[in-house]
Amino acid sequence: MKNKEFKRYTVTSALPYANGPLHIGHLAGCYIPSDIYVRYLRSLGKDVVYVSGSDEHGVAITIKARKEGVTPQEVVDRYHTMMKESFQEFGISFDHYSRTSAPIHHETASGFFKDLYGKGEFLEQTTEQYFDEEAGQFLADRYIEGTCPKCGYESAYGDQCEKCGSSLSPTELINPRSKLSGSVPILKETKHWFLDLARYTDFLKQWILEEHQHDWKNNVLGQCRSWLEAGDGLQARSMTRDMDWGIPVPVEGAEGKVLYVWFDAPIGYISSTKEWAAEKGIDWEPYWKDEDTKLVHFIGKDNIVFHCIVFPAILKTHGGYILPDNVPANEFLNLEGDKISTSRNWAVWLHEYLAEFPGKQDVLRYVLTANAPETKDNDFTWKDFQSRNNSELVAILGNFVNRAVVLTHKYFEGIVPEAENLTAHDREVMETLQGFPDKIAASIERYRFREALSFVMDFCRLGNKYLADTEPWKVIKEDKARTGTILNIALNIAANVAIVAEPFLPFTAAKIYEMFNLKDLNWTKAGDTGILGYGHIINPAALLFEKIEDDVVEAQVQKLLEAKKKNELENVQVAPMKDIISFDDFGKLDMRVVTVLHAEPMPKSKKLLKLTVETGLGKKTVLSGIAEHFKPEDLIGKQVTMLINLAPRKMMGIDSEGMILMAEDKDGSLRLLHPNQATGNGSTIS
Ligand SMILES: Nc1ncnc2c1ncn2[C@@H]1O[C@H](COP(=O)(O)OP(=O)(O)OP(=O)(O)O)[C@@H](O)[C@H]1O
Ligand SMILES: [Zn+2]
Repeated sequence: MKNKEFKRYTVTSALPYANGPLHIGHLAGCYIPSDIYVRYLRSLGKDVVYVSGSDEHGVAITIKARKEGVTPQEVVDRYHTMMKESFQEFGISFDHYSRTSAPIHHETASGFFKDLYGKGEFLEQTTEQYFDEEAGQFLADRYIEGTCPKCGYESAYGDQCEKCGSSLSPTELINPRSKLSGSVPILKETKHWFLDLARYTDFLKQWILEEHQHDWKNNVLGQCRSWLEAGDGLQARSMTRDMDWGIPVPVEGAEGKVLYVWFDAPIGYISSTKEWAAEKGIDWEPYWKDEDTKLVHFIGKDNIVFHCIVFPAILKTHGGYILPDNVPANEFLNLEGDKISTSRNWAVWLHEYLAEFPGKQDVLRYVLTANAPETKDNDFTWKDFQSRNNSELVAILGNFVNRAVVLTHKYFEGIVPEAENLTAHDREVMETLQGFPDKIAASIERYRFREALSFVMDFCRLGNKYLADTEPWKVIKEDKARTGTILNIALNIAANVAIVAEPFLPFTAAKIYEMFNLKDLNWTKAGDTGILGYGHIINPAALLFEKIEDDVVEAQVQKLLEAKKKNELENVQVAPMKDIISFDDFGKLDMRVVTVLHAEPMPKSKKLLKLTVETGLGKKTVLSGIAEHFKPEDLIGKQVTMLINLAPRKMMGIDSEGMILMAEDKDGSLRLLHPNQATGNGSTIS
């Protein structure tokens, strides 16, 4: 790919969907990588705008609102506010964070639709869509559920199977059912406007598979290739939906229809830029229309088709807009071996992390970058989080900076000593130092943030090794000047580390600058071995990272296990009703209130307790399989309920003369049934 010089940068990060809070998958997928990239660009002094916003339309939001019994507006207001605040606290440095309910967005997205409509770009088609007769509504996308025709997953959505990732059309689903009423939908005719993607195949193939074959990531090219080279070609996609939540379709005869959420969402990047520019009083257009602008979209892999195929086709047809120079999509992050899921509450939530790990934004930023799913799906585990904090951030980065600062205070009262009479070793280390920033920059520019971060850590290792090799704590005993030289070099390595670490660990970099009394350092200074000159005063060492103990991560794992258990419970079905019986059948059961007189474990049995009960008609012996649930002493003296006319059954040589009645919970736990007041033994139950 041509190494073109760009005048300015427009960087976008996927619009998070406003139906739930942010989780670590979102962060690792696109928000951290984009933030690293823009922080690096700004540090180089580039003209960059970094935009995103909440995606507030679509079926998943109306479904959520319906489930909670609130309006869709309440749902999006709640999550928009929450996401915006979490991003800010986490240091995701958007220049502007908007929302797709903003008037400017409605206007912009409508404008795009009208423009394409005017050009005759849409295929107007009347097709049969599923309609829920009970709810009186067409069932767009996720309003319909059924069995995936590709993998057999039973809860696939009308537009996509979450299990195998196939994109589907509702009519492909086997056994479709409505999410609104659970009923089987009928097919009914409705008119929609389709983007005929096949028309763009040649242009897309040329642009992506030829022009960008060397600079786009393999996972992105691979997905594009599978779309573009599919046997039946690119299918026309409907850009409208039968719904009342969203941007009304701005053409006659489209009442009751809105724009498809994936038509309007990417246009949200443009609307967000417009809002930003208006606030600053500058022109937004160069950021989207000038060939000298580099446009980069950061997303997760499920958004590739919309950013590489659909949105470029829309921009191209509209005309006058630039296309993305790159779409460095990440694969997916999993959590402790399972797919992250908002609906199953299987996630580490950003707002909870921020509350539970105050001041530790950089630890999560570090772990999610070091383990980013850049080329394949990856797994987040709390164990790995702990060990990367303790053995990398604390032991390597924190330890190095701390030693340089503490020793400078100990031997030189916090005044940067002079570097003089450099040895060959010193020069070698300085040369290595000078080479680091470019190496890190080259990785960042190729969107290899993991690799870039590993070089930052190598840089810290260089500092640690330099101190270990030169041993200033020993040299001080005979040569103060030499000790000064060593510390000067170490401090300058640390200052450089702060510059190159800033895009990744902005909170830590700020602490180091503060310790060093440095302001406005940026990448153009990186590689300079004299940032901290002789006589400069530094502040006392501040804590950069602290050890994370076992109990802290164990508590997090426990929290996840509880979420899993709760899910399992929710998924367990209540036993279905048995066949209808007659009153006579019921009348045959003789159930009574009885008192437990005596209870003891049965020898050689884990499950059985031997109970003696007073039935009002005399004593009976019952063997009950409840030893794992109750201790004998919990039962003695209690009134319980019993079926007394069950045919006796011999177990382990003893006749059991009835059955104690129990309620069995979904998780298999047992509860005794007691009368709500003391009752005479032998009282009948009917
Ligand atoms: N587990 C994940 N790993 C990597 N990227 C992810 C993950 N989950 C979501 N993303 C990305 O985050 C961005 C915003 O996601 P979006 O709000 O659309 O969430 P989503 O896919 O609906 O997630 P969820 O269903 O978990 O709420 C998208 O680009 C998406 O690809
Ligand atoms: Zn499937």
